[in-house]
Amino acid sequence: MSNALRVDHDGAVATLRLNRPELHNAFDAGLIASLTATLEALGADPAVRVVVLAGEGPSFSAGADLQWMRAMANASQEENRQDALALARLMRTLDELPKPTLARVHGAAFGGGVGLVACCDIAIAAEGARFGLTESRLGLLPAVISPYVIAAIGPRQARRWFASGEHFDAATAQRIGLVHQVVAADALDAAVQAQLALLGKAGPVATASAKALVRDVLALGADRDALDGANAGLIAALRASDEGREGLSAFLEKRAPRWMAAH
Ligand SMILES: C/C=C/C(=O)SCCNC(=O)CCNC(=O)[C@H](O)C(C)(C)COP(=O)(O)OP(=O)(O)OC[C@H]1O[C@@H](n2cnc3c(N)ncnc32)[C@H](O)[C@@H]1OP(=O)(O)O
Repeated sequence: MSNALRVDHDGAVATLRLNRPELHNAFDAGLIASLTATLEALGADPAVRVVVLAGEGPSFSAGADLQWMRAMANASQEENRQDALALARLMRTLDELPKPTLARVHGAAFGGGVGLVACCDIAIAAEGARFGLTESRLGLLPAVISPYVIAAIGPRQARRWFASGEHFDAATAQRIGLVHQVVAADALDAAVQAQLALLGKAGPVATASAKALVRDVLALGADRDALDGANAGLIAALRASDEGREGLSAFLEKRAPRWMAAH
């Protein structure tokens, strides 16, 4: 793993910290590759139940490294396409990680940094956090991150923020659905811990399946037969699973559930 990424483990919680603080954690090809590989490894590690994404220094992430982007303008179209596909793979890996993810957002979250926030299941921001889908101001577009941002804030909001590239504050990020909670900067870690404690009460298989459920519902959309079939199959499997049996028994026996690992 490169120095630009740090991973800390605290019990079943893995915290990934982008670590290019002098550049507000802007990411280049190396950091994108390292983030993707680390997420894939955490996703497959049965000892990890939850992944927190955070930034070292003054910001969460200022998005793509603009020095790198400018240099790429001289590369071939195919190299640029492969580069963009690597970012797409990062976003998808985070979005589809088979365990809950939480973004801890402070300082700046711009461009691809907003994409990372949108790909996490839960996002908590500090009051002073600043956001922007600034690509249009740079003559670019938030194309690769668009599926995740549009899923988070909806098409109407996306049209405004994609077009104008305006900056917005944490209260606006909460209002449009990009973050779930905004707290004072000195309460950010406590709010993250409180959310982690809540996630710890839920069944690991159920929480891992929850995001797949949302994704399938959106993907299958109007095909209600396919959707009903997929959801019925999911519920049938969960009911008969060790976790489903334990969750129901624990409730009926008035005790706390004893969850097993998700894998
Ligand atoms: C598909 C994805 C596309 C994208 O993600 S496009 C990129 C979208 N991102 C942005 O538009 C953010 C650009 N950055 C900024 O607007 C500002 O910066 C900040 C709000 C993040 C911070 O402002 P302040 O506190 O005034 O600091 P500072 O002096 O502007 O930045 C400190 C150093 O950080 C470098 N830096 C900031 N963001 C990036 C970046 N995204 N790529 C490369 N470098 C960046 C600066 O240039 C500077 O560097 P030096 O100290 O050498 O002058």
